[in-house]
Amino acid sequence: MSLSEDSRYLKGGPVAQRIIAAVREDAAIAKAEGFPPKLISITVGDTAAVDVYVRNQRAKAQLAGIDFEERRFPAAITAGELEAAIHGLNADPRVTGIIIQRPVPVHIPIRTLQAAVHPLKDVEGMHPASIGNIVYNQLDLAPCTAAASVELLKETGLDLKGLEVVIVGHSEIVGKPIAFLLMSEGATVTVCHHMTRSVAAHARRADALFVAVGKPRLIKADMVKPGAAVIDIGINSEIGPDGSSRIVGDVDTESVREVASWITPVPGGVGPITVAILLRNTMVALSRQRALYEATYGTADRLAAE
Ligand SMILES: NC(=O)C1=CN([C@@H]2O[C@H](COP(=O)(O)OP(=O)(O)OC[C@H]3O[C@@H](n4cnc5c(N)ncnc54)[C@H](OP(=O)(O)O)[C@@H]3O)[C@@H](O)[C@H]2O)C=CC1
Ligand SMILES: Nc1nc(=O)c2c([nH]1)NC[C@@H]1CN(c3ccc(C(=O)N[C@@H](CCC(=O)O)C(=O)O)cc3)C=[N+]21
Repeated sequence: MSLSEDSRYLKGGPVAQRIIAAVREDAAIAKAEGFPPKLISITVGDTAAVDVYVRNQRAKAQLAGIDFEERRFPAAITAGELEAAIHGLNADPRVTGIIIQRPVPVHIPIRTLQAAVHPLKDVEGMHPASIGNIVYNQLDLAPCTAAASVELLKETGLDLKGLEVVIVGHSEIVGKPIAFLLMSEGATVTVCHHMTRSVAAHARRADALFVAVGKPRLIKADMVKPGAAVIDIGINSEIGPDGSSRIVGDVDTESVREVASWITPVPGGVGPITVAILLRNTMVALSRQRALYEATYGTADRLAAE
């Protein structure tokens, strides 16, 4: 059997396509009703780490019928100037969503930027208020990668209630939000990080293992419980044996696939769903903005004015 047909591979493509098809329908209706969705991407300085992501965002936004505009700022910009630019986008009624691509140069505090995005336009779910929502079990707009990872786990059909889940990596953009999403779904969650005494001992107990660290082949077969689902979130660029650069995850897929019942490929796993969720979040943001607009001005008034 070829690798691509192996049912152990939890592929992101079909899930992403499903999500994008639904977004496309929503976007067409919103547009016809006078609310065209528009997503703004902000990159600052060196964009090498984010180029693939932005390229896919543009391509999939186009497919879904969402306007996509890139704003690239030079590395020398100040945090204040960036905040001013974000406030401008907040005030622009044509802008539905704003995503600040990571990383940003070290002199710019990313948290300040994330807090500058109006919560109604926060399509990445990274504003403190948005992160707070997932703590309160309001899950319809969560950080994209975290939501994408959980979406892939659900593809296994495993019952999340009482499921033993281990997450390796506790960043605020991936590991921590995954933990909150899964707690809301009834899973029992353990979160490991660089101070964890034995990541292997925890990982081996997991029915579902999420890995978001940024280290190729960190997770080997002897760290995985037989029959587990392994969700590999890592995106690492590596020079292959033939000298060309390739993308690998954090899991030693070749050996782990012999032990696990499900494993996500990299590329082709979490990545494509992350992009799809960003677009879905844009539509969630749009519907919240519309609800506010209609509560403020009234649908009838608007139609009468047209
Ligand atoms: N597919 C997708 O859509 C996305 C993929 N990614 C990828 O996911 C990976 C993680 O990204 P991100 O969360 O932003 O990265 P960060 O660097 O912010 O976080 C890495 C985490 O791994 C932990 N860690 C480091 N070394 C170890 C170790 N040896 N054992 C256990 N934990 C360790 C760190 O812990 P501590 O803080 O304690 O040091 C930290 O919590 C990267 O490869 C990134 O490219 C990221 C975003 C989206
Ligand atoms: N604010 C912010 N949020 C992020 O979520 C974020 C970020 N900044 N900075 C960079 C990382 C990385 N990241 C990727 C998401 C999808 C793919 C993706 O679509 N990958 C495909 C395609 C790979 C390819 O075309 O080669 C795949 O894995 O199959 C890649 C990388 C999001 N990140």
